[in-house]
Amino acid sequence: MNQNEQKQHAAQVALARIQDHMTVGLGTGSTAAYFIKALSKRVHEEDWQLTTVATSKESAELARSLGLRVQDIDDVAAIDVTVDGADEVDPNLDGIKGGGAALLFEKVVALRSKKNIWLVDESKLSPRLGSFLLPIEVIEFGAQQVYRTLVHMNLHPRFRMKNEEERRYTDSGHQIIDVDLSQQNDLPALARQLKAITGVVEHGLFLGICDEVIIGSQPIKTLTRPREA
Ligand SMILES: O=C(CO)[C@H](O)[C@H](O)COP(=O)(O)O
Repeated sequence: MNQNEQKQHAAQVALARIQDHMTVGLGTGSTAAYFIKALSKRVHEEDWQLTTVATSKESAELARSLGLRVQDIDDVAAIDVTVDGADEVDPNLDGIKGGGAALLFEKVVALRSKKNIWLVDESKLSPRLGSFLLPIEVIEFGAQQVYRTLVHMNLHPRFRMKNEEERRYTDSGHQIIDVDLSQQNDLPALARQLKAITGVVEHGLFLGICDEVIIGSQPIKTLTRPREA
């Protein structure tokens, strides 16, 4: 199975975790899009009363175009489960997200969800996080100053570009600086350091957030986080 087939396969398997009347968080990216399409089909076939919350304008538009009910996160009492993709996942179910520049909304939704499921193809699995550049979302004002701080932290930053001249902006009007984790040994400490930089809004390290990873290989594989006692 190629990567897209694995993403589609994982999306199909994730449907078994969804029930009528749930509030479902919708991730962003190509894998999340496969899930949104599969979910809308199931909702129409079964005549489910489902509510969704989207993690980007792109996913909200796709979901609405397919007839799903999309609510503002502030208008739902709870999110039962969020299904998203990921850029890199390690054996502890920690991961890097934000390749699609939606990390801020993705983290807001994930942290308000009772359960988080990531759908990946095998290429996203890694024994140690760091092959994918870590996205850091920064406000525009003083972005160059934050960039300098990241240089001093030995993170080899680079602004994400939309094209040769223009920087990439997120749905919230922020910029993205991608950094290199290959020299970093203590990711929880780095996550704390990054959050403490004024001007940084969020980073794409999702540590201790994901409950289940569905790998769309044939046969399907899943990784689950052991429940804390
Ligand atoms: O974090 C994300 C968007 O911000 C995506 O989940 C991640 O980039 C994976 O994307 P894809 O499913 O297209 O491989």
